[in-house]
Amino acid sequence: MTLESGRFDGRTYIVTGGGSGIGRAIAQALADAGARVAVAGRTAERLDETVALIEKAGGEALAVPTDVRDPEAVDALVSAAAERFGRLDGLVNNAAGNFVVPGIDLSPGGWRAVVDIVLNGSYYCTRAVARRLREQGTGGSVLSVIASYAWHGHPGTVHSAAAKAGVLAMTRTLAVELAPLGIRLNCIAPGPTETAGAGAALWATQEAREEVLATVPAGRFADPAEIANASLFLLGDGASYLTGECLTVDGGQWLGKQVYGRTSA
Ligand SMILES: CCCCCCCCCCC/C=C/C(=O)SCCNC(=O)CCNC(=O)[C@H](O)C(C)(C)COP(=O)(O)OP(=O)(O)OC[C@H]1O[C@@H](n2cnc3c(N)ncnc32)[C@H](O)[C@@H]1OP(=O)(O)O
Ligand SMILES: NC(=O)C1=CN([C@@H]2O[C@H](COP(=O)(O)OP(=O)(O)OC[C@H]3O[C@@H](n4cnc5c(N)ncnc54)[C@H](OP(=O)(O)O)[C@@H]3O)[C@@H](O)[C@H]2O)C=CC1
Repeated sequence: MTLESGRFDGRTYIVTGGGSGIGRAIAQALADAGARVAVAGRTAERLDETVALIEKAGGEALAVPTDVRDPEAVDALVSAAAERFGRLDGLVNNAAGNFVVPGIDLSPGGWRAVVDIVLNGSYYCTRAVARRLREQGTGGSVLSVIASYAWHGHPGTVHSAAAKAGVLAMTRTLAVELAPLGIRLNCIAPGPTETAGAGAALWATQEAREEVLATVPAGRFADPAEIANASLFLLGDGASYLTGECLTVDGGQWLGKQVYGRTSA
């Protein structure tokens, strides 16, 4: 049960990367709060698992296997969700790819893979959903999951940091363009969050995990449900005048990077 329980009754959202981690948690939280959810990702089995979890809890969901790098597949995703549920109310751009590599050693293919998923995929999804909302004349809301290194950068993540920064710029630009249509766009920047995907991509060894943990003033990783709760606030009517913003939910991680190294008074 979430703080937003019942506030999404009759609404429909698409969640990309909804087959795992944070995306699954957001999809489940939306469904718990009354929304119908279409989950998209490349792996059908993971999407089916999310749908089964939501249905078991009494909710309604649809799995639409989709590679967000393909704009035609994204258009088909939006049509499938609108056809099944009759309308759309918003989108969560959560799909991502990541791996740690020094920028100087990254191949053009590696750069393209991450930028295509994170930046191009978020744009294709946002464009397709915004067109549908304009057609419906209903307004709606789009949330993109980024990371604080979009503004402070981080060694080893040049592809992802650049792509997430692009998503933030896209959000701010379209927030202004689409405000007259009643469409709000915001970002959320989670700190280190306990998911299998991020664990494998970013802190695959115990040593790396401890290094990351040492940077978090709150002293722990986030639970995906904590990111989902904040996401529902941004997607829902409680944030009805909030657009073009980014909410950082990171246990103080990025503020904790003090120049002189002190983490306590
Ligand atoms: C040191 C960092 C610590 C940071 C601590 C802060 C923590 C908080 C902030 C965290 C923010 C963000 C977190 C996340 O995004 S977590 C999400 C992680 N989840 C995933 O990555 C799942 C999906 N991932 C994938 O599908 C793949 O990893 C991939 C992105 C590679 C895409 O898959 P695809 O099948 O399309 O790609 P290919 O395998 O064909 O590879 C494409 C090119 O990429 C090159 N590549 C792939 N892996 C690596 C690697 N490990 N190192 C270098 N290069 C790699 C590959 O060679 C291909 O390029 P070429 O064609 O040129 O060979
Ligand atoms: N966990 C963390 O510490 C943090 C995560 N984030 C962000 O949170 C979001 C979720 O990450 P997290 O849950 O940790 O990791 P996951 O690896 O679990 O999530 C990534 C999801 O994206 C999907 N995906 C990847 N490529 C594509 C594609 N081409 N088309 C469609 N879907 C795709 C994956 O499914 P499939 O492979 O089946 O396609 C997977 O479900 C990401 O945007 C990430 O950058 C931000 C800050 C911190």
